[in-house]
Amino acid sequence: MAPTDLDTNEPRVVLSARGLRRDFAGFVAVKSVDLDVRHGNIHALIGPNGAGKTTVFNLLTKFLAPTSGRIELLGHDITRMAPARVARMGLVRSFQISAIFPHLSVLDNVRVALQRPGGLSVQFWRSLAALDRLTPRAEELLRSVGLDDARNRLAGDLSYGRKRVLEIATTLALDPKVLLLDEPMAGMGHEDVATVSDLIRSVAKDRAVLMVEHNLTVVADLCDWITVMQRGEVLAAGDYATVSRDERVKVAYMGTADD
Ligand SMILES: Nc1ncnc2c1ncn2[C@@H]1O[C@H](COP(=O)(O)OP(=O)(O)OP(=O)(O)O)[C@@H](O)[C@H]1O
Repeated sequence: MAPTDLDTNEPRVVLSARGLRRDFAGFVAVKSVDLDVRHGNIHALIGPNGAGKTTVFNLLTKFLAPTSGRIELLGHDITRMAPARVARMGLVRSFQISAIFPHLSVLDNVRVALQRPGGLSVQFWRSLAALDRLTPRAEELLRSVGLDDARNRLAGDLSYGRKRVLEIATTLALDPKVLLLDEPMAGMGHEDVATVSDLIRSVAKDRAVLMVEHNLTVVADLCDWITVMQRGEVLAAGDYATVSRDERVKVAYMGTADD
């Protein structure tokens, strides 16, 4: 009998893809991708530009339909499911900073997030006053991410790193089982990277995190498992020590020793 997760001490797989493929007008952007994301793990998707990372994210979150292959979330086949339903089931993608409303306070940004049904629409017709009952939960969330001191500031006035923290807090409002982060450290200085790394570490204790990240120092420091993509395919997978020793990965990133 084939081994199953029950036979191992590994944390359970919460998100998996098998044979994932996406064609764009004859061009194969993603091909035969297999991926297992485990509860409690921080999993990185890395690879050179154009490797297919964003396309995989779009396929997993159902923003793109796969040409073929299968995706399972918490044991359910979500391959043909609508994005809002997948979000309600616990697969939540953090968009870039633009997901924040700059003219609302930090607290109101989280309160608005808390009343989103599937994480994808905002019911502006509800007055902010009607959101009062969400204040205690919003304050608790802000405390957990270290933004409680900024609760009354306009979100647009926060530093770049703290905007990112707020943006992650708004996705945590949906209590995701799997959180997908698209380049969470993009454009950040050292201090902000440390803050956001600590936050990702703490949120991953209770869920899985899958992130696309170009900063390999961050990946080495933060991630339990790394999937390396190149030209639409998985080139290597494993912990950082394993993939960084892989000759194919070295060539993909740095060219051959003779280059
Ligand atoms: N909508 C589309 N139509 C046609 N080709 C596409 C489309 N989306 C992506 N591609 C192509 O698919 C390939 C993979 O792109 P993708 O954006 O997934 O790569 P990536 O690894 O995220 O790259 P980067 O690190 O530069 O963001 C690229 O060659 C890209 O040009």
